[in-house]
Amino acid sequence: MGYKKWSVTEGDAPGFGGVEGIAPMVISSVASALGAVVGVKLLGGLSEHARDRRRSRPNTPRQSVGDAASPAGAALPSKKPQIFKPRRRPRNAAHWSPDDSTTAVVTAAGATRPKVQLIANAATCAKVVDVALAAGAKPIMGATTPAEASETCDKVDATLLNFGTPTTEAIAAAVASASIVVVDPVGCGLDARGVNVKRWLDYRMNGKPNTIHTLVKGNASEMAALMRMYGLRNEEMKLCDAAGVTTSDTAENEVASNAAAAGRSFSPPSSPSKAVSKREAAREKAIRDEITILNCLKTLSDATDAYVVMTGDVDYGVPCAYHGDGRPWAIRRVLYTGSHTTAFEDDSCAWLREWTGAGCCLGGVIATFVAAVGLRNEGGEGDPVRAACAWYRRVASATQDKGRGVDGPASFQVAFFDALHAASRDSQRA
Ligand SMILES: Nc1ncnc2c1ncn2[C@@H]1O[C@H](COP(=O)(O)OP(=O)(O)O)[C@@H](O)[C@H]1O
Ligand SMILES: Cc1ncsc1CCOP(=O)(O)O
Repeated sequence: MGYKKWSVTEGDAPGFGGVEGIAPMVISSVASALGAVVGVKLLGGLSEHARDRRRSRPNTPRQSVGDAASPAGAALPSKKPQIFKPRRRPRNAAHWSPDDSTTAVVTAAGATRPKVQLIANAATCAKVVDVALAAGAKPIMGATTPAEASETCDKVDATLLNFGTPTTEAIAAAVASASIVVVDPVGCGLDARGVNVKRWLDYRMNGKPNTIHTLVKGNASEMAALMRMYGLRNEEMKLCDAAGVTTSDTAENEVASNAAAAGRSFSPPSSPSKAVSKREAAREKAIRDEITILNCLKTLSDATDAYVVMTGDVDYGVPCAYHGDGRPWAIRRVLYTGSHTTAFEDDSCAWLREWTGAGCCLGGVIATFVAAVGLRNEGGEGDPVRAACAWYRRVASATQDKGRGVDGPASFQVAFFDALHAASRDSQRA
């Protein structure tokens, strides 16, 4: 890869300009000017899970899979990935403006109605197809056999490959030569499945022409598991520590989290100066953790030659140099303070953690947006992957805030699907 790791300085913090908020750029600069405090509980629940797993098996040797350069899986095709004609723009691609790349990508997806093959898992496939549809895709779920999956690859703009249920193994092999694949390595923490995922990624990477593009999207545990599979133990440990640390457990931060979860604002602290310095410390640490995480993901991106996205309380993206503008990003919480007021801007949505499939559905949106404008984005106008993550959480947050009869995970999903559909249609009309 032609680009280097980042140095750990705030000015260079790769995600720092990447705040996506309710009014992202404005909030970002206001927050910086007023002394922003980055959200303090990074990837809490997910990484807790990962840490619990590690604690429960402290002496278990970490197994690294052997060289899978020659795929042992009989199901993988013996041929090298075939060379696809590069497509600068998918058919009927709408022009997208550099001014608001998220809106522009959403608009492009609705206008082009890209065809997306969704190889989903049994637990969440119905939700994924509906969310992809709402995001603008013409989804195709027809891949019931490897032959069908392979044939469908040639007819679609992108394929989503979710490893969530073992029935996908033979089908996964059948799409190993597809031009754009968004991989969701659900369950790769299981050694058996992790070996399959790695073998698939290795096959895809080895000798691939530069018209083939892979994106790997997962939560913190899945990314850590993949690092283990690749023998990146150092990165795995660093990622777990950085993603799992609760930078502060102060009551105030608890209030902030709870208020965000309930969609309320919270009261200013009684002693602003003390609180500000605490926040400064939390902010510094959060930035250091963020850079650690991005560097770990960069190592994984180099190992897989894939665009790597880690989702959770904060979403992180590390493109290859030839994807989008090649810039890593993070979409995270922002707290900011000014004189004696404290405000809390947050695109997080606690309801996203309360039902199965929030991550799988995001995979459907990423695949749709990438299918619409291309992962390579040769024009360099914006990044469809980042746009997908930003849009998804922005709509989720708005659904929660507006309290459209949301009483629990089931009613949230109904309101959220409606809101995604409406947001996509709105951007068509704008
Ligand atoms: N703790 C959290 N707080 C707010 N939003 C979250 C949290 N965890 C995940 N999300 C959001 O939910 C979406 C799905 O991510 P994630 O939950 O990590 O996937 P998965 O379901 O695969 O574990 C992401 O867009 C992320 O923004
Ligand atoms: C629980 C489960 N088991 C196999 S696939 C699956 C769904 C995972 O969904 P998500 O990662 O989006 O929560």
